Amino acid sequence: MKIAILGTGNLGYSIAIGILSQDNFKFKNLYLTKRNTESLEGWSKLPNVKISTENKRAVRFSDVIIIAVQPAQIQGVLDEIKEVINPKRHTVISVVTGRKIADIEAVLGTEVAIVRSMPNTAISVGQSMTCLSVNSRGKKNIEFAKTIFNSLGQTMCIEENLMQAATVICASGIAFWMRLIRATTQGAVQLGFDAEEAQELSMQTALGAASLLIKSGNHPEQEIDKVTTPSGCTIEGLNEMEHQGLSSSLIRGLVTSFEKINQI
Ligand SMILES: NC(=O)C1=CN([C@@H]2O[C@H](COP(=O)(O)OP(=O)(O)OC[C@H]3O[C@@H](n4cnc5c(N)ncnc54)[C@H](O)[C@@H]3O)[C@@H](O)[C@H]2O)C=CC1
Ligand SMILES: O=C(O)[C@@H]1CCC=N1
Repeated sequence: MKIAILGTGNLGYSIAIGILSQDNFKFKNLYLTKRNTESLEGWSKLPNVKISTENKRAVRFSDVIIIAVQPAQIQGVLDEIKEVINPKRHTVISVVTGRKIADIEAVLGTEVAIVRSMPNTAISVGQSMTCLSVNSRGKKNIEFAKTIFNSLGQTMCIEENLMQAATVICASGIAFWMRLIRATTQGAVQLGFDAEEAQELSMQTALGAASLLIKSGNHPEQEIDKVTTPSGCTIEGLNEMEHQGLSSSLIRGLVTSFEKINQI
């Protein structure tokens, strides 16, 4: 498999690191494009990585094309590559926020296999939650996309009309969880830990909480019940957080992000 990433910015870069770090599937070449390739120069020393500003060349050279440019830039990229897209050969995977499969089909045609995907930046460490939707032609090629993204975390195939919601929960979600971990760290510093120790305590506790749910399949409240000693300190803190609107503010933030994404 030869893979091209058109637009190697924050997310494209994370995907590239993830692909290079995994050994679950073999790829022959990784072709990375960017308008200014200076920040990628170090990568050109790797034997199976090519760096370029030329999208058409990258497409000609590859089987799977991952488009990772900003929403306002995708139309230009599609117009540029459409003449070199071969429906018999290429699978096009877009990670672009808010751009529908139909928008891509309108330029490339319905006979091209198109996968709309929404990973997050944890893809660089093989821990992305990636949601996928496909057009009718793409149903045959979905396994390609699953092979790539399953090697870089977990995947879920969803109806395209849920893609915006998935973006908020999983892609923006990385920022939301970072802020929760950061706030816990600040609390730990206030309670006497130095900053480095405080962050280690926060990170490992967050990882432990998620791992408990993943391994046990339990509902969060079942795990909370195990921690909240009657008249103890946990329930006292938890109730104060809820009085201050913890769940409510999170849900409101998610809904506000969703309202914004529908305008992008
Ligand atoms: N950053 C994130 O966590 C996530 C981003 N996304 C979506 O992924 C897309 C990319 O986001 P970021 O990586 O954050 O943006 P970015 O701005 O960091 O990266 C875009 C890259 O595309 C390059 N580019 C622009 N026009 C180009 C062209 N014509 N040919 C080749 N390269 C070109 C730019 O030089 C830049 O490096 C966006 O649509 C975003 O909504 C989706 C999920 C998560
Ligand atoms: O903030 C944004 O608009 C993009 C989509 C999800 C992550 N970054």
